[in-house]
Amino acid sequence: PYVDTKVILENADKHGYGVPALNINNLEFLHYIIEAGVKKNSPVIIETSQGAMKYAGNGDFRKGAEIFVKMVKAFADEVDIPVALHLDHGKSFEHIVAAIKAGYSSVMIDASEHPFEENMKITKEIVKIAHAAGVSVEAELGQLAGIEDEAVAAENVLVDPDEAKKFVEETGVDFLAPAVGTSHGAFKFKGAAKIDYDRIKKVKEYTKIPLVLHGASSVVPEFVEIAEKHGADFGGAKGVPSEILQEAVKCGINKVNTDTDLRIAFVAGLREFLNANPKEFDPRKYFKLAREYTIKVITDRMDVLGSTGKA
Ligand SMILES: O=C(COP(=O)(O)O)NO
Ligand SMILES: [Ca+2]
Ligand code: NA
Ligand SMILES: [Zn+2]
Repeated sequence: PYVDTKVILENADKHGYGVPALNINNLEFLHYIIEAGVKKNSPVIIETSQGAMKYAGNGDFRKGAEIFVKMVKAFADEVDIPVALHLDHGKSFEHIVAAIKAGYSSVMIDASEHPFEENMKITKEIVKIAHAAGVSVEAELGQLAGIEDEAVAAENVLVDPDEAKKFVEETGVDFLAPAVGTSHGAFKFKGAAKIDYDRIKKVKEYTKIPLVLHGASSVVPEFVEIAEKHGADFGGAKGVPSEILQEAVKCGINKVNTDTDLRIAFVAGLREFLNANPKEFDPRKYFKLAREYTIKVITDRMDVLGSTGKA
């Protein structure tokens, strides 16, 4: 069934596990996520960026939002696992309202590049509107270096747990994404992978709400190698290892945003298959390995995060 993200995350918070929040831009990835969730009996949070809404609507983000809600509901109505649809990194008022109007389960207002007071003011306004429509809200404190759809943050600004306490009390936001050292994309760390567990623990203690880890892809070496064997060049790619994710969940993370891992698994399978089958042009055939690898990276993540068997 199609559910509110809050239902999924409050259960995860109560029982101390993480739920993968998986980004899509098209039907194939949605298909694979649903298959993985059914296979593992795991709840799934589907999420789309503002750019994905525009892509699905062929330039019209309002149309894209409507299309994504219909697509996700079509699958959600056919399976027994809870499925939610979330707007990831909502920055523009119009995109956030379009998602609410279309029927998204939840929206993120990412105003984290603004000063604290401004972030709080903007977030409060979105919470008022979204809650009036029965939609839950995620916000972000601190900054992740790297690309965030449209905005590029210069460097990591780690969350201040005292600010987080005030922020959640004042805004009434349902979930919080504290910046704790991760970043988006495939090149997350120059040296060893490391995130600030102490900050996660403090933010959890002070806010007592479900927490979100952004930039949480592991950049799985197995799939990076396959892709590179078949012509990709991902030199220097490095992500968040599973054991760090598991520690982060223990410290209070409940929603684990994953986009890059799906992209790498898919393109590894696609490259490998196309290289080996020059005569093939049936998409049900040439997406076979891409499908297999993408489902694998998701089902492995459900096992790592502990959402397996929790549907
Ligand atoms: O935070 C993410 C995804 O991060 P990754 O690039 O690590 O998949 N989406 O909001
Ligand atoms: Ca941000
Ligand atoms: Na998000
Ligand atoms: Zn993110």
